[in-house]
Amino acid sequence: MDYTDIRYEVADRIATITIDREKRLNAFRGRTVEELLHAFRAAWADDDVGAVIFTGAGNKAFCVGGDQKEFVETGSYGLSQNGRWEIEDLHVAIRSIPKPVIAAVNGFAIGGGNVLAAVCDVAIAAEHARFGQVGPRVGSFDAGWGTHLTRLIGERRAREMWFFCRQYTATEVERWGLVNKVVPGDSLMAEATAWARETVALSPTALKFLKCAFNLETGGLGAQALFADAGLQLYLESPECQEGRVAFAEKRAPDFAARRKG
Ligand SMILES: CC(C)(COP(=O)(O)OP(=O)(O)OC[C@H]1O[C@@H](n2cnc3c(N)ncnc32)[C@H](O)[C@@H]1OP(=O)(O)O)[C@@H](O)C(=O)NCCC(=O)NCCSC(=O)CCC(=O)c1ccccc1C(=O)O
Repeated sequence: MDYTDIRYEVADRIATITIDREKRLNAFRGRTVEELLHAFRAAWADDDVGAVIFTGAGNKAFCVGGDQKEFVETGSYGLSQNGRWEIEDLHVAIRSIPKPVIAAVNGFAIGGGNVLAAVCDVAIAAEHARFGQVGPRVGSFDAGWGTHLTRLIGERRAREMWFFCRQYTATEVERWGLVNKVVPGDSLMAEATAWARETVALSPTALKFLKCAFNLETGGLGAQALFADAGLQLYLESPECQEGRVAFAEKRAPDFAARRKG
């Protein structure tokens, strides 16, 4: 897929996904969401990628949510090539990719942009970043992953964010637990890269199972299926599993006797 709205780069086992719509403060439209989904899936499929940094172009905004101008001009956020508006699929993909996703919040994280940062595994913010929900002011709401804020910052603050549509500084939301660390803007990407380097040196299978396990609480049967699949992939590589397949091909009864343990 040719990307027009995002950039996708891989270096040193780290994929960096950048929303590249600086003139609209990295607001997303249908095409942006489709490309982001494609890029996260590419990072998922690439065994050489151990972590993802998610950021926005320029130094003013991470992402300010849905492209309101596109909506006013065309009556929708603009459909993707496949005809679907896939923002929920994108949230699920960021949650599900079995590798740490680090949000590098380089400015405004507003509306759907705040939600995108919130669904990442960890978030590092530039000192000048600003956070907030604006849906009830501009005619939108995310009653899905938008309410995940409750788990990160508690119910009082999550409701405050949604019900009052204020903006909050990076330092404030760091205190609340919405971001892990605040750094000067000019060292944001260096800091995010250092975090990514640290995690790509760790056991990928341990990280995969941990992310799957964290997701069990929030992801329902879909998360359980991913957890089960991670286990299945290990089982598929085991001599026990191979005995089942080989026995089938050789038209004999499988002999699991040597594998009985635990
Ligand atoms: C972020 C601001 C507070 C920044 O203010 P300021 O520094 O003064 O800059 P501006 O001059 O306002 O902006 C510069 C430039 O960018 C354009 N722009 C800003 N925001 C957007 C936007 N969202 N879409 C399109 N363009 C934008 C702005 O017009 C300027 O352009 P010029 O050509 O220079 O005039 C401030 O910009 C601000 O408040 N922005 C609006 C934020 C907003 O309303 N975001 C949308 C929230 S709703 C949302 O995100 C939908 C989520 C969603 O889609 C969804 C999610 C989950 C389930 C379902 C859905 C769903 O289907 O809706």
